[in-house]
Formats: sequence, C-alpha cells, structure tokens
Amino acid sequence: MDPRILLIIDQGTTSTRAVIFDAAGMPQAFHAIDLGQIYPANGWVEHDPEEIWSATLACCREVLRGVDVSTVAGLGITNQRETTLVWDRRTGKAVHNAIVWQDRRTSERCRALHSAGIGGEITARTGLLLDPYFSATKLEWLLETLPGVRSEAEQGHLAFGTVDSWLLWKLTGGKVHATDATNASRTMLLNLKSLAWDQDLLMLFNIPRAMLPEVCDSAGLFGWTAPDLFGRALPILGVAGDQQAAAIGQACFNPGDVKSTYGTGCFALVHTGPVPPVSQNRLLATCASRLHGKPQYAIEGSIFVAGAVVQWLRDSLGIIGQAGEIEALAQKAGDADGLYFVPAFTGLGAPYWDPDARGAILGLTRDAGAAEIARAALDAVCFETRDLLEAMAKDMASVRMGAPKALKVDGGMVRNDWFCQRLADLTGLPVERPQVTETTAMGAAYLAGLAAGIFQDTADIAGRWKLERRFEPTLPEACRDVLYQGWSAAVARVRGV
Ligand SMILES: Nc1ncnc2c1ncn2[C@@H]1O[C@H](COP(=O)(O)OP(=O)(O)O)[C@@H](O)[C@H]1O
Ligand SMILES: O=P(O)(O)OC[C@H](O)CO
Repeated sequence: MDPRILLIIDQGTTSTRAVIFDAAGMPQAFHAIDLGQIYPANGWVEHDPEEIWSATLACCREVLRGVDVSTVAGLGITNQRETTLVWDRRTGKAVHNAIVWQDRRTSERCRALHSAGIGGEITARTGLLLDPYFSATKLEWLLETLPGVRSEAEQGHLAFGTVDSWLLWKLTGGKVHATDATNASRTMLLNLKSLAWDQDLLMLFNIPRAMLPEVCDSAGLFGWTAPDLFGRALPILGVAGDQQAAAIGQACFNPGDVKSTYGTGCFALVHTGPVPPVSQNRLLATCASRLHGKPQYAIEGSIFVAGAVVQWLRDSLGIIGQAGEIEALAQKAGDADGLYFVPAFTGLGAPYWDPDARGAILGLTRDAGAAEIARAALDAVCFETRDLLEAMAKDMASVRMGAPKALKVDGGMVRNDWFCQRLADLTGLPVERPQVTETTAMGAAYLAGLAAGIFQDTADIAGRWKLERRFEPTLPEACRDVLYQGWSAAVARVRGV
C-alpha cells in the first residue's frame, strides 16, 4: 500500500479545518477550530487574519501529531473565496481585518457603478455580476479608507490576496505571493478568458498592480512551507476556492455535472467545459480549475444564506440548541401551509442580486410555532436551490446542454436526512449524497495528489466517487409547483416588487 499522505487545509467561513488523506483519497484524520465572526456594523462581516493563520497552523499540527512527516507528499489549500486581505510584505501583518465575502459595505459603490452603466462590461470581462460579494470593491474600500494604505501599496510594500494567498504567504514564510485561477476568478479583477489580471479593471478600481498575486494553475508546486512549521519543508501542491474544490471532490468534470454545497451559504456549480460560458439568467461564470495551463469553466449560483439560517434559529431565536436539532424539530411541523421564510439577512444572491432585500417570515397564523418556522427555514434553502436550478437549466438549454438530472450535495447541512429528502421533493431532482461529505477538502487533496503523481487524471478521480444515499423526489409535481409559486410570491414581497 502507498504510504504517502496529503495534508489539506480547508479554511471556511465558520471554521478552519485540516484533514489528512491517504493515497487512496480517503480522509484519515480531521481537526477543526471555529472561527470568530466580527460584525462591526450592520451588513459588515470581518475575520481576524491572525486568527485564521494561528487556527490553520494549530489544525495542521494537530492532525500531524504522531505522523511521520516524511510521508506527507504534499499540502493542499482550499478556502472561503472573495474574502479580501491586505498585508505588509515587510512585517507579514495584515493592515486590517479580512473583509468577508458576506460583507455588504460596498453596496453604495456597486450601485453607483451600476448607475454609471458599467455593470455589463464588468460581467463581459469577469463573468461576475457587479455586487459587493466580490473582492474588487472590498479592496478598493481598504485602499480608499485606511490612511496611508494607498501610498504604501503604490510603493509595492503591500500585498493583496484572498485567504489562499494569505495562507500561502504565511506558510512559506513570506516567500510566495500567489493564488490559483479559481480564486482569482472571484476577485472581479481577472479577465475570465485570458485568466490574467485585467488592466482596465485595475484602472477602474484604482488597484496598484504591484499588490496582486501571481495567478497559477490549481495543481503544481506553489512553494515550500517554512521548515520550522512542521519539522520539515513540505511542498504546497494544490490550491482552489472551496466551491470549485467541492466540484472536483464531487467529480463534476463533464459538461452538465452539477453539485450543490450547503455550508454557511449554498453554492451550486454546473461544469460547462473549456470555453468561458455566459449566463443569460443572472448566474455567474467562473473558472472551475486550471490544470497544465488549460482552464475548465462552470456556471455558478451563489446563495448567501443556507446553514446560516440554521445558525440564526439557534443563536438569535434560540429555538434549537445545536444545528443538528433542526431535523427533529422540522419533522414535527404541522400543516401551516402558506408559511414562507425568506432569509435575506444580507440581501439576496443569485438569481436576484438584490443587496437591499431583507428577510421576512410571511403567512404566520396562530398554529405556526417553532417547528413550522424551522421547516420554513429549511424549505427556503430548497426553494433557493430550485431558483438556481431553473436558471441553470435555461442557461444549459441555450447551449444545447441537457438540464441537470441529479444533484450531488455536500456541506454541513446535508448530514440532515430530512433536509435532503425535502430538497429532492421541492426541486424534483434526485439528491445524491456521497460517502465522503468532506468533498471540499477532498477536491484539494485530488489537486495536490495530481501534482504529486498519486492520482493520474480526472478519470482516475471520477472513478473514486461513491454514493452513500440517493433521495428520490416523492412529492407530486403539481404540489411542488404550487409551493414554489408561493415562494416566488414571498420573494417578490421582500423585494418590494
Ligand atoms: N443537521 C444539520 N441540519 C441543518 N444544518 C446544519 C446541520 N448541521 C450543520 N448545519 C449547518 O451547516 C453549516 C456548517 O456547514 P459547513 O459546511 O461546515 O460550513 P462552512 O464551510 O460555511 O463553514 C452551519 O451553518 C450549520 O448551521
Ligand atoms: O466557507 P463556505 O463553505 O461558506 O464558502 C464560502 C464561499 O466560498 C463564498 O463564495
């Protein structure tokens, strides 16, 4: 048996994880540390960069405890995307907290750019829709707001990066300032076709080029960890944004393969192939991977609130003590037909892209209680998924690709069987849950393992995907459609449409 192992860092929105995978691609050790959420103002969300780094190091050291580090063939990184950091190259210290992907502080700026009629051009170049979600306006905010930062950046003293770049910098002791094409494609500064930084966009957002990381393939040698960190320098061989990594972990390599990940938010990606796609239905075009210089692309639907609504029921309403309790509670729900929960806490993502919408629970009656609200919250995530799937199906039809036939799912929420069944019922698609639901880390392991020669190619990886359970839709179509119409009406009300 091949004794080589891969050390994977999965730095997510709510936690930092390290996972060891064996040469068969199976997880063998896992450690996670929760990440503090900082909410300095309404709609603002930040993370402490030093906390991200120290938790990463602690998780890696924990899973390596008792392991012969000479068996580590490589390290892989996957990460929450778009989250924006700037640090001083001389000290390795961040100049500000990380501005998290969920942060809406640049809504006004995006509105102004929309009004100036620039949105279409940005989409044509980047595949993204003009929204505070992406890094460009967050980086612009840091440069405009923090005293002295612009001039330091212009002198080349400061570095910008998403979380992958920050970790690469820290892991290599300040030797490597790089990112991979999947992460770069979420900044709104990258030209999706050439996968190079777009000079016109850098001018539009007034970003000094000297701040930007080098854009690399998703698999290959990024650099070596500083020798003192793990007792020996380890090669960093794979990097990808977490949703693209999950698509790789779910073996979505052929046009039409779809996965949907349910963590803090929900992100559904459909693989489209080697040519940059164009969404006509308000989804995003994104880089799925770049291997040996050859890009693959995907269309993505991003929803900002999925598991976050479960957290809200736990932390703000207190109707559950732990996320897992929602399953039993939702099962107890009575009819309460017409009850809809639109969890637009930070606006609505795809396909609405409405940063001003705010959440609502509609259709409350005397017989609605905690169980009905819990069910409505989980239903909302299912309806949001149907919103994405409908938009995806239209995009796919326009390029003569068949509509999705099944939905491969992963992420923290899919431990919940009731939710998976409801997802099948409300979308009308079979829902497939794989044996390994740590698909994000697995995707990064596959990338690092490709570079290490442990895995041969994408066909080798695809052959390793194993189904754990398939949830078949049971609700009659007419019933499903009536419920969905109710959802669409509820969304229209929170948007004031
Ligand atoms: N049994 C469950 N039912 C529904 N939601 C759950 C359950 N267990 C965890 N969650 C939700 O899943 C999310 C965590 O998933 P995870 O994939 O770890 O997220 P992230 O990568 O965004 O940090 C949390 O928002 C939590 O509320
Ligand atoms: O950390 P997650 O799993 O919530 O993923 C966050 C996404 O990458 C944001 O685009």
